[in-house]
Formats: sequence, structure tokens, C-alpha cells
Amino acid sequence: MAGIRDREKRHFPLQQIQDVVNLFKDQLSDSDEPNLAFLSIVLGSIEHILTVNRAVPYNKDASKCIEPIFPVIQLDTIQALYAKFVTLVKSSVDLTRYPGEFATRELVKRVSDVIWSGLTRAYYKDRAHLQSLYSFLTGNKLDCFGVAFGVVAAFQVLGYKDVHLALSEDHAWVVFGKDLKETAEVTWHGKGNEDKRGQPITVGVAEKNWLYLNGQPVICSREIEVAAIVSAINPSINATTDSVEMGALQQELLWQLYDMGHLDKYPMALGNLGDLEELCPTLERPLPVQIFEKAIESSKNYYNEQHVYPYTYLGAYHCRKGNYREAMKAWADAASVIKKYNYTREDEEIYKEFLEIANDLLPNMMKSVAGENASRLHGTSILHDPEAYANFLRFYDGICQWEEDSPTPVLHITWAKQLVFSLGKFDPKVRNYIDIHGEGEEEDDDEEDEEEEEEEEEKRRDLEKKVPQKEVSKGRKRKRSHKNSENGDEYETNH
Ligand SMILES: FC(F)c1nnc(N2CCN(c3ncnc4sc(CC(F)(F)F)cc34)CC2)s1
Repeated sequence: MAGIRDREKRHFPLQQIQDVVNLFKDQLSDSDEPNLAFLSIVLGSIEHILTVNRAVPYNKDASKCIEPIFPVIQLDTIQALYAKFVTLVKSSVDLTRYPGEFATRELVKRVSDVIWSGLTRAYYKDRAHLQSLYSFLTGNKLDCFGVAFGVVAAFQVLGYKDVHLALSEDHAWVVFGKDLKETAEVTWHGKGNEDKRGQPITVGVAEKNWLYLNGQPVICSREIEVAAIVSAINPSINATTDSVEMGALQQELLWQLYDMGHLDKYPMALGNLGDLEELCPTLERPLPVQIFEKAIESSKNYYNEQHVYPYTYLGAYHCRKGNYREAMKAWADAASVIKKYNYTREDEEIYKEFLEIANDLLPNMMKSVAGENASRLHGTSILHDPEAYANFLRFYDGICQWEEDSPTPVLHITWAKQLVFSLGKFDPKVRNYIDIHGEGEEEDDDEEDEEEEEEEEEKRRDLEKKVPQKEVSKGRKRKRSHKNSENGDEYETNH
């Protein structure tokens, strides 16, 4: 990989968002590969100034702090960090020992060790702003995504074209070799799990396993690796405040990548863009729902519909907007994906997603609709809607199927309590309008049905009387880029 040349230098100093967009446009449209390490250092240094070390100027009225103007990024700062990365990588690997065109498993493990040994011993791995090479080179800290990305960037520095990033919805690894046939773990996953660095991800490991998306991860090209670091931008200053400038830069860069087609095979980046558009709509651009639908289409077209997040992005959006019918459908669709998987101990992230939907978002939705007199009286609310009821049942059926044959149980008493609570909010008549017979089941005659319904009704009412409703907790902090937006310290809120 050639170093920083005039092609990069002429964009400096970077003084505004458009300068960064132009730099990325130039990097992505040239015949040569985009320089991953260089771009990661640029994004990390901007993010550092706009979120971590905000030298925010105070105007005369000290109580109001104003958003800092865009930081000026000097070429020499970037060049020094880039040279440090190149020196570290090239001095740690004796390439004469690896003569082949393609990377070997031994070399992949070696490069992973080089990144690994550059990390400080102990630090809070889930903290925000640990995703870029800027964090690695100035603070010796990376999150699990950052380590995998760092390995791929290191291989680009070493001149390899075959080592690429593989991304699932909660893990990252690399593919390499002729036809990208080989896979290798290069980072850790979650808490308290031994890392498996150097090991391949075999069919047996990936099969029916959400962490490896049943063998349907996003296999990145260099351009999609650029999309991954843009998607990994974390604009959060603290748990309640985002940098408007950093969010705007991420949004602009994602649209740039979108227009070049580099998000077509990256559902999570599309979901990210949909969330940003909800916060701050861009004129003449698709609406958030349309972007979330594109993420769903991407999962259908390229990943055999094995991805869950496209549906939970859409469901969360509709829930926030009060579109409860549509939220129910999206969540039923998400459960129809997860039901194909077996739940294992390393799937906590998706477990928390469904737990929040079933035991917090759904009950609160049913509560607020039950309270709406108008729609209830006119029977237009979801409590009278057979379609919503069918999706409600499909949601829970998917979760039950997810649990079946799994080594780890999913459901516990709270799930049952919340199910009874939400189910009980539907108007009993709604059951007469849906057909829930499985394939080939005999059609019962109506009288029997009616009796059965009455008995069910009695049982449900008795159960409800016995089961006191626990107050549901407040919603979980929404995910941010590739890690939750956990910050070390709290600040007073800006807005
Ligand atoms: F379900 C919705 F509500 C979600 N909201 N945010 C979600 N995120 C935030 C973005 N995010 C991601 N967004 C882009 N690319 C990636 S690659 C990856 C796995 C790992 F970090 F590399 F290990 C995660 C991830 C993870 C999922 S899902």
C-alpha cells in the first residue's frame, strides 16, 4: 500500500464537513484502493475533538455553550499517526517468511497478535470512541470491532488484497486466501468468553448460530470496509447528548456511500442511516421507513433473510412514531427470522433486543392503546385488529421456536407475565377473525370452538387476577454504532 500521496494531501487542512466528504469521495472513486488506516485515523481524530475532548468555546453568556465550529485537521497530525501505524505493522512482520500472494492462517494470527499486543492491559471495552485507529495509536484502546478492522487495515499496509472484514450483527472476523475461502477469528467477543483468535469459523460453528448469522455475514470489499468505519462513527458526547457536527458528517458520508452503491449489501449501515434521517431529515432523500425497507430488501436479496436487525430497526422506528400496527408486524417479522436460530450463551445482544420488545415496548404499547378511548370505542385500535393479533401471536411463536432445541433457555416468568398482560388487552372478539390452524389440522365445528373460547376466556381471566402486573422498566439505552454509547463520565446535558 503506497503511503499518503498528493491525492490525499491536497484535501488538507480539513476545515469543514464538505472537505471530509470530498476526501472520501476521492478515496472511493479512484482506481486504487481506499486507504483504510488513513481514513480511520482521520475519522477518529475528528470524533475525538467533537466528542471526547471538546474545547467548546463559551460565548459571553457562560451558561449556554455553543456547538464548536468544525475542528481544523492538519495533515502532519494524520501523517505522524499513519507513519506510526505503518512502522508498527511493517517492523512486526518479516514478510520474507510469507512469500505467497495470499495471506496464511499463521500470518493472520501474527498480525492479530501485533494489534492485540498494542492494547493496554485492562480497560472498559464497551466504552464509546474505541473503534478507530486514532484510539489505537493515541490511547492503545480498541473495541472488538476496532481490533478486527485494525487487522484488515494492517494487511492492506502489508500489500495484501485478499484479507477482508466479515461482519455479523454482533461480531467481526476476517476472510482471506484464494476466493476468500478461509475464515479466522482475530478479536474477542462479549464478556468472559475466551477469545478464539486464529481459529476458523466452521460450518458447524456458524450453523443456526445468530452470532455468525448462519453463514450469511457481510463479507466486506474495501469500499464496504470504509462504510463500516463510517457506520462505526459515534457522535455521542455523553448518554444524553450527541455532537450535531459529528452526526451530520456521518450522515453525509453514509449518503455518499449510498449513492455509490456501497450500502446495498450492508443492512446495518442502512439502518444507521434511517435512524440519522429520523433525527435530522435530508431534503429530497428517501424517508426513514424507505431506508429501513431497503435494509430488509438487502437481507432478503443477499443474506437469505437471516439478518434480524433490519426488522428491529423498523419496529423501533414505528414504535417511536406510535405506528403500533406496523411495529407489531416488524417485530413479528424479526421473530420469524430469529426462530430459525438456536439461542446460545453468546447471543445476549439479540436476547436483550427481544426482551425489551416483549417485556417493555409491547406492554407499554398495549397500555397506551387501551387508554385511548376514541380508537377503542370505534374499534379502530390494534386491540380490535385481527391482523395485529395475528402478528402478536406470530411474534411469540417465533420466540418459542427460537427456544426449541436451544442449549440455553430463553423464556422465564417475566416473559409469561408480560405475555398474559399484553394478550389480555386484545378484545376477545378479535380471535374469531383469524385462522390459526396449522397445516392439515382438522377444521373443528364452530360450537366446539365457541366452548373452547369460553373456557380459554375463563382461564385467562383467572390467571390475570392471580398475576399482579410488575411495573415495566424504562426502555434500554438505544444502541449506538457498534457499541452501546456508554461513556466514562456524565456531563450536564446540552439540549
Ligand atoms: F435493532 C435496531 F434497533 C438497532 N439499532 N442499532 C443497532 N446496531 C447499531 C449498529 N451496529 C452495527 N452497525 C454497523 N455495522 C456493524 S458490525 C457490528 C458487529 C461488530 F461490532 F462488528 F462486532 C455491529 C454493527 C450494531 C447494531 S441494531
